[in-house]
Amino acid sequence: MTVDAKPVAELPDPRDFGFSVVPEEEIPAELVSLVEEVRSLVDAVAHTKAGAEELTAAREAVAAASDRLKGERHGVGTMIQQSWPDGRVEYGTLTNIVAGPTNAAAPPLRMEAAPEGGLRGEAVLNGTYQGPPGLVHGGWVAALLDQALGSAASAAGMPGLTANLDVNYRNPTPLDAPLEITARVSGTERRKVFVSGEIRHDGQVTAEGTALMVRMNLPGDGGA
Ligand SMILES: CCCCCCCC/C=C\CCCCCCCC(=O)SCCNC(=O)CCNC(=O)[C@H](O)C(C)(C)COP(=O)(O)OP(=O)(O)OC[C@H]1O[C@@H](n2cnc3c(N)ncnc32)[C@H](O)[C@@H]1OP(=O)(O)O
Repeated sequence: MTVDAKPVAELPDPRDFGFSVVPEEEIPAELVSLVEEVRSLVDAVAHTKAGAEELTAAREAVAAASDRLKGERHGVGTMIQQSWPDGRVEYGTLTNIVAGPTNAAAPPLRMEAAPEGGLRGEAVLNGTYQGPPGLVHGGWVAALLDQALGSAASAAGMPGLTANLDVNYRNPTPLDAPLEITARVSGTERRKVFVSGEIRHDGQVTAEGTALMVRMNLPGDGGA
């Protein structure tokens, strides 16, 4: 495959495009632990057998908590800047549904540079990501892959949008079990970035995906 795309040496700074950016280290530890608590709340609500009295009390407590948080908000599109030990700086959206650190609905997935190249991450999806009994919903399997594949393109200096995603479900993906997600760039052609990746449990591939990411058209690209 031709390799003639132009990886940007340094990722574009979203601030230059009018986006707000929050450096990850500025997210209060209290918010991180609140997000974790809300994740277990969602799981508790989804599975509870509590009676009417308990449910009413819980609803009032949750409503009171929501009221406390109805102050100033980050705008939609706010980005997060993450700095990795290898010096790499990466941008993502703060509330990304798969990886957003402040999104309690995100598992979340974090991808780091893998020794063999590309990226590697781990995630455990609880019963709120359920499709078939005891298994991760296929749409979420695809979402994990989409995110991992997009991150691999971005980490290689070629952030873009998914134009095509192809997923093969090889084995059931279990809930409440450690999953390993791997992804890498397999080739480029003009603005097209070809990526591939896998989800594994206990070393066995449960799903594999390939995607075409179309690299963002940045100033200075000459439209190529
Ligand atoms: C501002 C600073 C920001 C800083 C950095 C931030 C980085 C992000 C950070 C961290 C990574 C996060 C990771 C995220 C992961 C999740 C990803 C998602 O969920 S993405 C949401 C779902 N996807 C969409 O909503 C796309 C909707 N589609 C489109 O917008 C367009 O169709 C787009 C951009 C994909 C292409 O449009 P065109 O106008 O730019 O480009 P054209 O000329 O059409 O295509 C370019 C080449 O690609 C081929 N192409 C396009 N679509 C194709 C398709 N579906 N199948 C095959 N080829 C396709 C074309 O044939 C062309 O190829 P030829 O160079 O001529 O050979």
